[in-house]
Amino acid sequence: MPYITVKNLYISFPLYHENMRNLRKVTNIFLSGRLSEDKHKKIYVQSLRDISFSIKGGERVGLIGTNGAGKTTLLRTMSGIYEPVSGHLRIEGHISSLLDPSVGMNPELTGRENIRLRCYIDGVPHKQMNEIEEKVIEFSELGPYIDLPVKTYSSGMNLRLGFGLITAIDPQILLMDEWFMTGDEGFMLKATHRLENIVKKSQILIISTHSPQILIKWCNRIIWLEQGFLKMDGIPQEVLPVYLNKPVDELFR
Ligand SMILES: Nc1ncnc2c1ncn2[C@@H]1O[C@H](COP(=O)(O)OP(=O)(O)OP(=O)(O)O)[C@@H](O)[C@H]1O
Repeated sequence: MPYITVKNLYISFPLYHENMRNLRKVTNIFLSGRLSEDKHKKIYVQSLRDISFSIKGGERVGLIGTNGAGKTTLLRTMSGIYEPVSGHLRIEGHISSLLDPSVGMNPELTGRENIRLRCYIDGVPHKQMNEIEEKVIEFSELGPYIDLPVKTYSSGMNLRLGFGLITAIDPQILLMDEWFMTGDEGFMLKATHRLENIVKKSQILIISTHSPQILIKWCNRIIWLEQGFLKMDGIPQEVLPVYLNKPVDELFR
């Protein structure tokens, strides 16, 4: 059974700016203690501060919070893109992330070569590779473009290939950022249908979204981040009425 444990996690990013003195004055007012300074006077934004939680199989978690709360940082940390500055992160299970279609893709290789590369990385048995290749090509509708280097693709073509590729292999843990749900209408219809299927099959889902409809439809737990801190963690019926400032029966009819 997959699980995720996050304990006292801190993530921060160095800030580079020409006029650090002025930046210090202005940002300290607005970022309410979210900036820190090391002994060399280097300034850091504390993106996540002392975050702890555990997620077990069967949980479908909605990550919520206002802009800049730390949702994307948390997803990227769980998918291995960022290293914790301090704290622990333990993950058991195979992760697929729908965070950025180009992550893990080599722009110099063709679409087809990238499909095979991903299969090798994910340890897909050789027999299954052709099947996955066909599945991705059919979903992405790239036609002859599949044999051109990915660097020549438009952003929509990249999205189709990336999405088709990531969702071709059933994930145990699925991490999703909301922007993945933006594409042209034809793509969105296909993508939503496929997502609903893999959401049903994946054992853990974590999705960052501002959409109450998605949270209500897909999630059985909500983690609310604010200013890098974990503000509330509970079932949607408890957390969403507080977050959205709406009565529970108006949200869950
Ligand atoms: N690579 C980076 N370099 C510097 N600061 C960063 C970086 N990534 C995130 N931050 C800062 O960390 C904080 C959290 O950002 P994050 O993108 O995780 O928020 P979010 O909750 O996903 O926001 P949104 O809903 O707007 O997408 C912000 O203050 C942001 O400026």
